[in-house]
Amino acid sequence: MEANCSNMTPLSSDSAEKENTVCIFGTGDYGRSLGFKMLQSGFSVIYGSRNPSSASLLPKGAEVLSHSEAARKSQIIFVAVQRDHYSFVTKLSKVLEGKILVDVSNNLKINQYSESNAEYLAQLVPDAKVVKAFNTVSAWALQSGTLDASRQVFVCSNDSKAKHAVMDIVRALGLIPHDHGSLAASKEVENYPLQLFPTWRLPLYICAGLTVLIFLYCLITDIIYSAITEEKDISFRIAISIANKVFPIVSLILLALVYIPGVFAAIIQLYRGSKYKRFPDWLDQWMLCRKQLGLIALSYALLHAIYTLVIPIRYYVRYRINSNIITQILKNETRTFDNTLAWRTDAYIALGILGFFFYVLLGITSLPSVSNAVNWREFRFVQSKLGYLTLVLCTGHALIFGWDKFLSFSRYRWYLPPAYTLSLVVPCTVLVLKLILILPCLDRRITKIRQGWEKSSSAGKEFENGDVPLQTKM
Ligand SMILES: NC(=O)C1=CN([C@@H]2O[C@H](COP(=O)(O)OP(=O)(O)OC[C@H]3O[C@@H](n4cnc5c(N)ncnc54)[C@H](OP(=O)(O)O)[C@@H]3O)[C@@H](O)[C@H]2O)C=CC1
Ligand SMILES: [Cu+2]
Repeated sequence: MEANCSNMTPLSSDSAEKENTVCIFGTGDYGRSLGFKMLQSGFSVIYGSRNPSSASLLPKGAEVLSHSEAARKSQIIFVAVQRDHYSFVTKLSKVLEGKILVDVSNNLKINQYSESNAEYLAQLVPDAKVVKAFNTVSAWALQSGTLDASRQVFVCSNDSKAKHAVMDIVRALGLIPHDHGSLAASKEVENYPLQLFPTWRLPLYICAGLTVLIFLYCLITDIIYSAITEEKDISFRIAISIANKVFPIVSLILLALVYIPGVFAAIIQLYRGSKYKRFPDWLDQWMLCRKQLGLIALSYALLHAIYTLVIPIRYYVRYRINSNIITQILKNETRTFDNTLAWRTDAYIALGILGFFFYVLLGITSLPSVSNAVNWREFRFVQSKLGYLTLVLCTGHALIFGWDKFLSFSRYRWYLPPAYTLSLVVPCTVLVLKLILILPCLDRRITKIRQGWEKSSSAGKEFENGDVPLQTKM
């Protein structure tokens, strides 16, 4: 069928109706949902079933016939049957000759079979034109119409006309087709819905690892230390005090981890004197998960803000304030106002608020709807310049919070430095390296390299842009 289905409306004439007819093999969950959506979009639907007389719960207006009768009535046939049952199509090979067979199937595991389901179907009926599509859209989404998260339909086939006919149907259903090339790509398309947050895996592992490590560190230096050396049980601090140490520390480290790969990339390019060479794989991987790292860092910063807001209503804090006042009354003394301390606490809170504000701004600008509304330069400005500003503000917040505590040896428990110092190592390293890299002499060189300039290592000759056609990765 070469009819353009993109502006499908229910047609009245017989021939047009035939062109507008699709066949669906299988009256299961998916077949029914797909048929329902097709009928809604103005197609005529004919089901092919093993038992046409006993098929039930089918959408109103659909016809049910045997497989071969149904296949005869349409040029496009959707196979909404599990792969294990595909063998029934071999008996229909005559009637399926030259027809478009759409494979919508999914598997239970990644790489479950040696060949993809669509390639298997193509082997069973070599004279049909097999197209892989729709496997990323669930039956529930088709039926309920809540297609926001899964509007994208990956389509691939060895027959270009067949592929475009299916892509037209995809559009007619209000979905977005993505051409994924030939049927060789069908394995990838079939694996896609089975992947669980693929780009989030590494950032989540890093975040979980850091959270556990910092939590254990705080547990040892606060609670276990007090229990053993002072015989004091302060385990209640786990719920809020320790949590409110872990979240900001991990958040700041993760934020710094977003900016390290850019610094490493600049150092590597400076060293090689070229941008036309691939970065090591680990650096590529790291660069690809910067957005996810940043969003996790933001969520931890948000938790830190919420935990900080509840401090005044904590029983422990109110008890401490009251007992301090009573002690002063009993001793008949008044503590003098410490101007430096007032400045320090206000400055640290102010930096925290500003840092959090820019953190949120960064998060918002990384949303596709917002980043699509700005051009590439604006996006780079926000993510890089404002990103570094956020890092500076948050590092300043932690530095002023800690002040000179790291100098006082009494705060080292079992020779372990106070927890806040852990949050500063990576951000300070990134900021120092960045400061070095923006020195005019280095900055000029990096800018030149990124514009295509190259230092030839062999003869010490310098090539201009375009002289050496190598792979570009950034
Ligand atoms: N459910 C979902 O959300 C999604 C499903 N898919 C894919 O759609 C396909 C169908 O899934 P679903 O509808 O959930 O599965 P079901 O098991 O609900 O239905 C499959 C249908 O296949 C037919 N069938 C069963 N056994 C045979 C057989 N031996 N020979 C011929 N036909 C048979 C039956 O229809 P009849 O009795 O009329 O012959 C049955 O209703 C699968 O490949 C699945 O991976 C893809 C994306 C999402
Ligand atoms: Cu803070």
